[in-house]
Amino acid sequence: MTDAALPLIDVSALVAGTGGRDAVAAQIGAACRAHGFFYVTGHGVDPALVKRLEELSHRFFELPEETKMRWRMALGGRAWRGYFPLGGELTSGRPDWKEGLYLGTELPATHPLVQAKTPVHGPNLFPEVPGFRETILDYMAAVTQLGHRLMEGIALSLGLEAGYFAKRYTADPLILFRLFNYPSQPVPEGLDVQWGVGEHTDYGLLTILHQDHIGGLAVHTPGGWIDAPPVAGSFVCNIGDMLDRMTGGLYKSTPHRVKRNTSGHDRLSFPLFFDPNFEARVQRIEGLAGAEARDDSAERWDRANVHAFSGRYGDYLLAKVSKVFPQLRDEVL
Ligand SMILES: O=C(O)CCC(=O)C(=O)O
Ligand SMILES: [Fe+2]
Repeated sequence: MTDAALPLIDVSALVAGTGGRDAVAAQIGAACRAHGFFYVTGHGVDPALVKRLEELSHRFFELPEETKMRWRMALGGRAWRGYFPLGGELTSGRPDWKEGLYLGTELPATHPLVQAKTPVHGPNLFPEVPGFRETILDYMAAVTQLGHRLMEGIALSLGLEAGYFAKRYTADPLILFRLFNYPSQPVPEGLDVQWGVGEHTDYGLLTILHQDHIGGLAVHTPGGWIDAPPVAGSFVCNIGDMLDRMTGGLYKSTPHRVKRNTSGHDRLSFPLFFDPNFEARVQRIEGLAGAEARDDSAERWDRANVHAFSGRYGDYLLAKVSKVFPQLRDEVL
Protein backbone atom coordinates (compact mmCIF):
# COMPACT_ATOMS: atom_id res chain seq x y z
CA MET A 1 0.00 0.00 0.00
CA THR A 2 1.42 3.43 -0.92
CA ASP A 3 0.56 6.77 0.71
CA ALA A 4 -0.46 8.35 -2.60
CA ALA A 5 -3.95 9.83 -2.69
CA LEU A 6 -6.52 9.85 -5.47
CA PRO A 7 -7.33 13.27 -6.96
CA LEU A 8 -10.31 15.29 -5.76
CA ILE A 9 -11.95 17.38 -8.50
CA ASP A 10 -14.51 20.16 -8.05
CA VAL A 11 -16.80 19.62 -11.05
CA SER A 12 -19.19 22.54 -10.39
CA ALA A 13 -18.28 24.36 -13.63
CA LEU A 14 -18.94 21.19 -15.62
CA VAL A 15 -22.28 20.62 -13.90
CA ALA A 16 -23.33 24.25 -14.42
CA GLY A 17 -22.03 24.29 -18.02
CA THR A 18 -20.23 27.58 -17.34
CA GLY A 19 -16.75 28.85 -18.20
CA GLY A 20 -14.10 26.79 -16.50
CA ARG A 21 -15.49 23.57 -17.94
CA ASP A 22 -12.30 22.93 -19.90
CA ALA A 23 -10.16 23.28 -16.80
CA VAL A 24 -12.32 20.68 -15.02
CA ALA A 25 -12.08 18.41 -18.06
CA ALA A 26 -8.29 18.69 -18.02
CA GLN A 27 -8.22 17.54 -14.39
CA ILE A 28 -10.52 14.61 -15.20
CA GLY A 29 -8.30 13.69 -18.14
CA ALA A 30 -5.17 13.71 -15.96
CA ALA A 31 -6.91 11.51 -13.36
CA CYS A 32 -8.13 9.04 -15.99
CA ARG A 33 -4.65 8.74 -17.48
CA ALA A 34 -2.93 8.32 -14.11
CA HIS A 35 -5.38 6.28 -12.01
CA GLY A 36 -8.72 5.74 -13.71
CA PHE A 37 -10.16 6.84 -10.33
CA PHE A 38 -11.03 10.26 -8.89
CA TYR A 39 -13.34 11.91 -6.36
CA VAL A 40 -15.80 14.59 -7.39
CA THR A 41 -17.22 17.44 -5.30
CA GLY A 42 -19.42 20.32 -6.44
CA HIS A 43 -21.56 17.66 -8.17
CA GLY A 44 -24.94 19.19 -7.31
CA VAL A 45 -26.54 16.02 -5.88
CA ASP A 46 -28.59 16.97 -2.81
CA PRO A 47 -26.86 15.72 0.39
CA ALA A 48 -30.27 15.23 2.04
CA LEU A 49 -31.21 12.74 -0.71
CA VAL A 50 -27.98 10.80 -0.16
CA LYS A 51 -28.59 10.75 3.60
CA ARG A 52 -32.16 9.52 3.10
CA LEU A 53 -30.90 6.71 0.86
CA GLU A 54 -28.39 5.65 3.52
CA GLU A 55 -30.98 5.66 6.30
CA LEU A 56 -33.55 3.68 4.34
CA SER A 57 -30.91 1.21 3.17
CA HIS A 58 -29.89 0.55 6.77
CA ARG A 59 -33.54 0.00 7.59
CA PHE A 60 -33.83 -2.52 4.74
CA PHE A 61 -30.64 -4.47 5.46
CA GLU A 62 -31.54 -4.70 9.15
CA LEU A 63 -34.65 -6.74 8.25
CA PRO A 64 -34.44 -10.49 8.90
CA GLU A 65 -32.99 -12.51 6.05
CA GLU A 66 -36.27 -14.32 5.33
CA THR A 67 -38.05 -10.98 4.94
CA LYS A 68 -35.41 -9.67 2.53
CA MET A 69 -35.71 -12.89 0.53
CA ARG A 70 -39.26 -11.79 -0.39
CA TRP A 71 -37.48 -9.59 -2.95
CA ARG A 72 -34.84 -12.12 -4.01
CA MET A 73 -33.20 -11.89 -7.44
CA ALA A 74 -34.74 -15.13 -8.66
CA LEU A 75 -38.10 -13.26 -8.68
CA GLY A 76 -36.65 -10.48 -10.84
CA GLY A 77 -36.20 -12.88 -13.76
CA ARG A 78 -34.40 -11.51 -16.79
CA ALA A 79 -34.52 -7.95 -15.44
CA TRP A 80 -31.79 -9.11 -13.03
CA ARG A 81 -33.19 -7.18 -10.10
CA GLY A 82 -33.70 -7.87 -6.43
CA TYR A 83 -31.96 -8.96 -3.27
CA PHE A 84 -29.05 -11.36 -2.98
CA PRO A 85 -27.87 -12.65 0.40
CA LEU A 86 -24.43 -12.69 1.96
CA GLY A 87 -21.98 -14.73 -0.14
CA GLY A 88 -24.45 -14.78 -3.06
CA GLU A 89 -22.18 -13.04 -5.58
CA LEU A 90 -18.84 -14.40 -6.84
CA THR A 91 -16.23 -11.86 -7.95
CA SER A 92 -13.07 -13.45 -9.33
CA GLY A 93 -14.69 -16.85 -8.68
CA ARG A 94 -15.05 -16.51 -4.89
CA PRO A 95 -18.00 -15.42 -2.74
CA ASP A 96 -17.98 -11.75 -1.65
CA TRP A 97 -18.77 -10.89 1.97
CA LYS A 98 -21.61 -8.54 1.13
CA GLU A 99 -25.34 -8.56 0.52
CA GLY A 100 -27.08 -6.33 -1.95
CA LEU A 101 -30.11 -5.06 -3.75
CA TYR A 102 -29.85 -4.87 -7.54
CA LEU A 103 -31.72 -2.07 -9.27
CA GLY A 104 -31.74 -0.18 -12.55
CA THR A 105 -33.77 2.15 -14.73
CA GLU A 106 -37.43 1.51 -13.91
CA LEU A 107 -39.20 0.15 -17.01
CA PRO A 108 -42.80 -1.09 -16.96
CA ALA A 109 -43.61 -4.64 -18.14
CA THR A 110 -45.29 -3.04 -21.18
CA HIS A 111 -42.09 -1.33 -22.37
CA PRO A 112 -41.00 -2.71 -25.80
CA LEU A 113 -37.57 -3.79 -24.51
CA VAL A 114 -39.16 -5.69 -21.64
CA GLN A 115 -41.75 -7.21 -23.98
CA ALA A 116 -38.85 -8.33 -26.18
CA LYS A 117 -37.36 -10.00 -23.06
CA THR A 118 -34.15 -7.96 -23.27
CA PRO A 119 -32.00 -9.05 -20.31
CA VAL A 120 -31.29 -6.51 -17.51
CA HIS A 121 -34.29 -4.37 -18.51
CA GLY A 122 -37.54 -4.30 -16.55
CA PRO A 123 -39.30 -3.29 -13.38
CA ASN A 124 -37.43 -3.12 -10.07
CA LEU A 125 -38.31 -5.18 -7.01
CA PHE A 126 -38.74 -2.37 -4.49
CA PRO A 127 -38.74 -3.58 -0.88
CA GLU A 128 -41.68 -2.42 1.22
CA VAL A 129 -39.82 0.16 3.28
CA PRO A 130 -41.80 3.44 3.33
CA GLY A 131 -40.21 6.07 1.07
CA PHE A 132 -37.57 3.66 -0.30
CA ARG A 133 -38.93 3.48 -3.84
CA GLU A 134 -39.17 7.28 -4.30
CA THR A 135 -35.75 7.83 -2.75
CA ILE A 136 -34.09 5.21 -4.96
CA LEU A 137 -35.75 6.63 -8.10
CA ASP A 138 -34.80 10.22 -7.19
CA TYR A 139 -31.23 9.18 -6.44
CA MET A 140 -30.84 7.26 -9.70
CA ALA A 141 -32.22 10.25 -11.65
CA ALA A 142 -29.88 12.75 -9.95
CA VAL A 143 -26.74 10.63 -10.29
CA THR A 144 -27.60 9.72 -13.91
CA GLN A 145 -27.68 13.47 -14.70
CA LEU A 146 -24.28 13.80 -13.07
CA GLY A 147 -23.12 10.89 -15.26
CA HIS A 148 -24.11 12.79 -18.41
CA ARG A 149 -22.14 15.85 -17.27
CA LEU A 150 -19.07 13.80 -16.33
CA MET A 151 -19.13 12.03 -19.70
CA GLU A 152 -19.12 15.50 -21.33
CA GLY A 153 -16.03 16.30 -19.28
CA ILE A 154 -14.42 13.01 -20.32
CA ALA A 155 -15.19 13.76 -23.99
CA LEU A 156 -13.65 17.26 -23.72
CA SER A 157 -10.62 15.79 -21.96
CA LEU A 158 -10.02 13.60 -25.03
CA GLY A 159 -10.28 16.58 -27.40
CA LEU A 160 -13.75 15.44 -28.58
CA GLU A 161 -16.96 17.46 -28.73
CA ALA A 162 -18.82 17.44 -25.39
CA GLY A 163 -21.69 15.37 -26.82
CA TYR A 164 -19.48 12.64 -28.30
CA PHE A 165 -20.61 9.83 -25.98
CA ALA A 166 -24.25 10.95 -25.77
CA LYS A 167 -24.47 10.92 -29.56
CA ARG A 168 -23.12 7.41 -29.93
CA TYR A 169 -23.75 5.52 -26.70
CA THR A 170 -25.52 7.23 -23.83
CA ALA A 171 -28.51 9.20 -25.11
CA ASP A 172 -30.39 6.36 -23.40
CA PRO A 173 -27.71 4.92 -21.11
CA LEU A 174 -27.94 1.53 -19.46
CA ILE A 175 -28.15 2.37 -15.76
CA LEU A 176 -27.58 -0.36 -13.20
CA PHE A 177 -27.61 0.61 -9.56
CA ARG A 178 -26.74 -1.40 -6.48
CA LEU A 179 -27.14 -0.98 -2.76
CA PHE A 180 -24.49 -2.97 -0.92
CA ASN A 181 -24.17 -3.82 2.74
CA TYR A 182 -20.86 -5.21 3.98
CA PRO A 183 -21.70 -6.61 7.37
CA SER A 184 -19.13 -6.76 10.09
CA GLN A 185 -20.19 -10.31 10.90
CA PRO A 186 -17.33 -12.85 10.85
CA VAL A 187 -17.01 -15.46 8.11
CA PRO A 188 -18.02 -18.95 9.32
CA GLU A 189 -15.23 -21.51 9.49
CA GLY A 190 -14.63 -23.44 6.28
CA LEU A 191 -16.01 -20.77 3.94
CA ASP A 192 -13.53 -19.53 1.33
CA VAL A 193 -14.10 -15.77 1.69
CA GLN A 194 -11.30 -13.22 1.55
CA TRP A 195 -12.76 -9.91 0.47
CA GLY A 196 -15.82 -7.75 0.77
CA VAL A 197 -15.51 -7.63 -3.03
CA GLY A 198 -12.67 -9.39 -4.82
CA GLU A 199 -10.39 -7.58 -7.29
CA HIS A 200 -12.18 -6.65 -10.50
CA THR A 201 -12.71 -3.89 -13.03
CA ASP A 202 -16.13 -2.44 -13.83
CA TYR A 203 -17.64 -3.34 -17.18
CA GLY A 204 -19.08 -0.20 -18.71
CA LEU A 205 -18.14 3.48 -19.09
CA LEU A 206 -18.25 5.19 -15.72
CA THR A 207 -19.08 4.14 -12.16
CA ILE A 208 -20.26 6.78 -9.68
CA LEU A 209 -20.08 5.53 -6.11
CA HIS A 210 -21.25 6.89 -2.79
CA GLN A 211 -19.74 5.14 0.21
CA ASP A 212 -20.56 5.75 3.86
CA HIS A 213 -17.98 6.68 6.50
CA ILE A 214 -16.58 3.16 7.17
CA GLY A 215 -14.09 2.70 4.28
CA GLY A 216 -12.43 -0.37 2.77
CA LEU A 217 -12.23 0.40 -0.96
CA ALA A 218 -8.74 0.11 -2.49
CA VAL A 219 -7.48 0.75 -6.01
CA HIS A 220 -4.71 -1.10 -7.88
CA THR A 221 -2.70 1.63 -9.61
CA PRO A 222 0.53 1.02 -11.54
CA GLY A 223 2.35 2.30 -8.41
CA GLY A 224 0.65 -0.16 -6.07
CA TRP A 225 -2.58 -0.40 -4.05
CA ILE A 226 -4.02 2.94 -2.87
CA ASP A 227 -6.84 3.32 -0.35
CA ALA A 228 -9.92 5.21 -1.49
CA PRO A 229 -11.14 6.35 1.94
CA PRO A 230 -14.51 8.04 2.47
CA VAL A 231 -14.52 11.78 1.71
CA ALA A 232 -17.70 13.38 3.05
CA GLY A 233 -19.94 14.89 0.36
CA SER A 234 -18.01 13.39 -2.56
CA PHE A 235 -18.55 10.59 -5.06
CA VAL A 236 -15.80 8.22 -6.15
CA CYS A 237 -15.73 7.86 -9.95
CA ASN A 238 -13.93 5.23 -11.94
CA ILE A 239 -13.83 4.25 -15.55
CA GLY A 240 -14.89 0.86 -16.84
CA ASP A 241 -13.75 -1.59 -19.50
CA MET A 242 -15.70 0.06 -22.34
CA LEU A 243 -13.91 3.39 -21.92
CA ASP A 244 -10.62 1.49 -21.81
CA ARG A 245 -11.64 -0.23 -25.05
CA MET A 246 -12.80 3.00 -26.73
CA THR A 247 -9.67 4.95 -25.79
CA GLY A 248 -7.29 2.17 -26.81
CA GLY A 249 -6.11 1.86 -23.20
CA LEU A 250 -5.34 5.57 -22.78
CA TYR A 251 -7.93 5.65 -19.97
CA LYS A 252 -7.51 2.47 -17.98
CA SER A 253 -10.27 0.60 -16.22
CA THR A 254 -8.38 0.24 -12.98
CA PRO A 255 -8.81 -2.87 -10.79
CA HIS A 256 -10.18 -2.34 -7.30
CA ARG A 257 -11.45 -4.37 -4.36
CA VAL A 258 -13.06 -3.91 -0.96
CA LYS A 259 -11.61 -5.27 2.28
CA ARG A 260 -13.71 -7.48 4.44
CA ASN A 261 -15.45 -5.23 6.94
CA THR A 262 -14.18 -5.77 10.48
CA SER A 263 -15.10 -2.32 11.82
CA GLY A 264 -17.92 -3.54 14.07
CA HIS A 265 -20.48 -1.53 12.02
CA ASP A 266 -22.17 -2.35 8.73
CA ARG A 267 -20.65 -0.57 5.69
CA LEU A 268 -22.98 0.73 2.98
CA SER A 269 -21.95 1.59 -0.56
CA PHE A 270 -23.99 2.64 -3.61
CA PRO A 271 -22.40 2.16 -7.02
CA LEU A 272 -24.30 3.51 -10.04
CA PHE A 273 -23.03 2.14 -13.34
CA PHE A 274 -23.43 4.63 -16.20
CA ASP A 275 -23.01 2.45 -19.24
CA PRO A 276 -23.56 2.40 -23.02
CA ASN A 277 -26.98 1.47 -24.30
CA PHE A 278 -27.41 -2.33 -24.39
CA GLU A 279 -27.59 -2.34 -28.19
CA ALA A 280 -24.68 0.06 -28.77
CA ARG A 281 -21.71 -1.31 -30.70
CA VAL A 282 -18.55 -0.22 -29.00
CA GLN A 283 -15.94 1.32 -31.33
CA ARG A 284 -12.43 2.60 -30.87
CA ILE A 285 -12.13 6.42 -30.90
CA GLU A 286 -10.05 7.37 -33.92
CA GLY A 287 -6.90 9.46 -33.75
CA LEU A 288 -6.12 9.51 -30.01
CA ALA A 289 -2.40 10.13 -29.56
CA GLY A 290 -0.73 7.55 -27.33
CA ALA A 291 -3.50 4.97 -27.57
CA GLU A 292 -1.78 1.66 -28.23
CA ALA A 293 -4.59 -0.80 -27.46
CA ARG A 294 -1.95 -3.04 -25.90
CA ASP A 295 -3.10 -6.56 -24.99
CA ASP A 296 -2.79 -6.47 -21.18
CA SER A 297 -4.74 -9.70 -20.59
CA ALA A 298 -1.82 -11.37 -18.80
CA GLU A 299 -2.02 -8.69 -16.05
CA ARG A 300 -5.81 -8.43 -15.88
CA TRP A 301 -7.93 -10.04 -13.14
CA ASP A 302 -10.11 -11.79 -15.76
CA ARG A 303 -7.28 -12.55 -18.26
CA ALA A 304 -9.35 -10.84 -20.95
CA ASN A 305 -8.17 -8.47 -23.67
CA VAL A 306 -10.76 -5.66 -23.74
CA HIS A 307 -9.36 -4.39 -27.04
CA ALA A 308 -10.31 -7.62 -28.78
CA PHE A 309 -13.99 -7.10 -27.92
CA SER A 310 -16.36 -6.04 -30.62
CA GLY A 311 -20.11 -6.22 -30.59
CA ARG A 312 -23.00 -4.98 -28.49
CA TYR A 313 -22.28 -3.71 -24.99
CA GLY A 314 -25.12 -5.92 -23.78
CA ASP A 315 -23.28 -9.05 -24.86
CA TYR A 316 -20.14 -8.01 -22.99
CA LEU A 317 -22.19 -7.30 -19.87
CA LEU A 318 -24.11 -10.58 -19.93
CA ALA A 319 -20.96 -12.64 -20.34
CA LYS A 320 -19.55 -10.94 -17.22
CA VAL A 321 -22.67 -11.03 -15.10
CA SER A 322 -23.29 -14.71 -15.72
CA LYS A 323 -19.90 -15.46 -14.15
CA VAL A 324 -20.69 -13.64 -10.93
CA PHE A 325 -24.18 -15.15 -10.53
CA PRO A 326 -23.83 -18.71 -11.88
CA GLN A 327 -27.11 -20.10 -10.47
CA LEU A 328 -29.10 -17.23 -11.85
CA ARG A 329 -27.59 -17.66 -15.29
CA ASP A 330 -28.99 -21.19 -15.42
CA GLU A 331 -32.40 -20.04 -14.25
CA VAL A 332 -33.04 -16.96 -16.36
CA LEU A 333 -30.71 -16.69 -19.34
O1 LIG B 1 -18.41 -1.04 -2.43
C1 LIG B 1 -17.50 -0.46 -3.00
O2 LIG B 1 -16.86 0.45 -2.43
C2 LIG B 1 -17.11 -0.82 -4.41
C3 LIG B 1 -18.04 -1.75 -5.10
C4 LIG B 1 -17.58 -2.11 -6.47
O3 LIG B 1 -16.43 -2.03 -6.80
C5 LIG B 1 -18.56 -2.55 -7.50
O4 LIG B 1 -19.71 -2.78 -7.15
O5 LIG B 1 -18.18 -2.67 -8.67
FE1 LIG C 1 -16.29 -2.10 -8.98
